[in-house]
Amino acid sequence: MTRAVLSLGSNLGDRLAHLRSAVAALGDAVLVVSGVYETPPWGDTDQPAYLNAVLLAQDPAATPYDWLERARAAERAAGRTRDPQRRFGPRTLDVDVIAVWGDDDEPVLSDDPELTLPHPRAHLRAFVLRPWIDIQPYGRLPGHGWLTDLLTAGPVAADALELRPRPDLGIESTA
Ligand SMILES: Nc1ncnc2c1ncn2[C@@H]1O[C@H](COP(=O)(O)OP(=O)(O)OP(=O)(O)O)[C@@H](O)[C@H]1O
Ligand SMILES: Nc1nc2c(c(=O)[nH]1)N=C(CO)CN2
Repeated sequence: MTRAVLSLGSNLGDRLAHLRSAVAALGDAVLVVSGVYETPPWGDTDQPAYLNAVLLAQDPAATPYDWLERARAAERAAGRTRDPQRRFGPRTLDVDVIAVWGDDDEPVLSDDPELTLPHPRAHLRAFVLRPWIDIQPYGRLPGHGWLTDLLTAGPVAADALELRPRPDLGIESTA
């Protein structure tokens, strides 16, 4: 399996350092990283604002489960802390596998609870769609359509207005 879109989010501790550590942990597989956005908490609103970004990664040898394992390893490397009792609660680093494409460029579809593809809530999250559009303006979320259509429809469009680009926060560098 070759390409994956991963989302990064942090709202505890040094948020930018956590996003950077995820990019560093993914190493050479990373093709391009979006800008960083400051985003109001989604799903559980009683928590600090997040920094979010999205990246595109490629590795000819990686299976979909390898991407999940790399996402978890990146979370561990950032010393992931979270309250297991709070479903959408605060965390040092969350790395989600948003979508994966195979050698044939076809999207991988999965309803395994361990790895559901595409990510089952990606289409509802302006904090995923907006950074993703930065790096793939003509991108599509498999099963849902154009990113731009998803971002400009319904409640997601309202959320998108609340995102704040943070061009002052560069993520590519691990320095
Ligand atoms: N596409 C996916 N990306 C990441 N984890 C997934 C995916 N599909 C299923 N999972 C499973 O979801 C479980 C919970 O993941 P996690 O703790 O990141 O959820 P969450 O951050 O609370 O919620 P959300 O996934 O909505 O961001 C993980 O154990 C993982 O196996
Ligand atoms: N803005 C924003 N809100 C969230 C985020 C996130 O990354 N950004 N992640 C969550 C984890 O499920 C829950 N809520």
